[in-house]
Amino acid sequence: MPSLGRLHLITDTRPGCDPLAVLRAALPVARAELVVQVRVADDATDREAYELAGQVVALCRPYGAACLVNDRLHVALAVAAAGGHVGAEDLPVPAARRVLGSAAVLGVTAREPRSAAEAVAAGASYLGVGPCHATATKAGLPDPIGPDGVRAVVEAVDVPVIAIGGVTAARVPALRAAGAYGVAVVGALSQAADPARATAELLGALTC
Ligand SMILES: Cc1ncc(COP(=O)(O)OP(=O)(O)O)c(N)n1
Ligand SMILES: Cc1ncsc1CCOP(=O)(O)O
Ligand SMILES: [Mg+2]
Repeated sequence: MPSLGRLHLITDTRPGCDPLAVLRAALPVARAELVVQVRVADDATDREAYELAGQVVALCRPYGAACLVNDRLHVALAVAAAGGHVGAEDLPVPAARRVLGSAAVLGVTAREPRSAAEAVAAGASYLGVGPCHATATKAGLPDPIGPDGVRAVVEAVDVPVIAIGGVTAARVPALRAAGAYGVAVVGALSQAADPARATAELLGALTC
């Protein structure tokens, strides 16, 4: 598996958002440090997910950025994405690994050390750990775990930990100090007045 990028941009497909415009701004700045996770609304059709993911794969290719698909692994396969991301309501990790194959990137959501270690044993390439901080982007999440919760997971596994939930550039140093390899963001880029500049700020915080 090629080395994983440290800045994960999750597409914001809520009404009024333009995920491809955000991606076009972020790609020339972050290049191969960018991982784009295509995440569509639950009520989006597979056709909509496929068309968005195909556009993302094409945009990422010249920059060496990776595209992953959230939840819908058949879409990941259909567009030849680098892999996918699953959580508790998606395919179990061993099944997801079987679907994607041994060479693909498989991200798995984890909140605490025990399930994190189980996910890695079952085939996770990296873990998405959070919510680290409060977020309005996704409803129904449990309480934030903070940098200490991230550290507990980092100490239990030997794969990259990607911190997610309310991540801003200002919060990156504490997450890195807790051992996070990288971060995943929705709002920090999709709600930014200047997504290229916000990308540079996140990247600077991740790589200093
Ligand atoms: C990097 C990363 N971490 C966690 C998640 C959350 O996945 P999941 O728990 O399956 O929730 P949904 O995103 O599917 O609503 C993620 N997508 N990416
Ligand atoms: C999908 C998801 N899972 C945990 S937090 C989250 C959303 C993160 O969005 P934001 O970066 O805007 O807080
Ligand atoms: Mg999911």
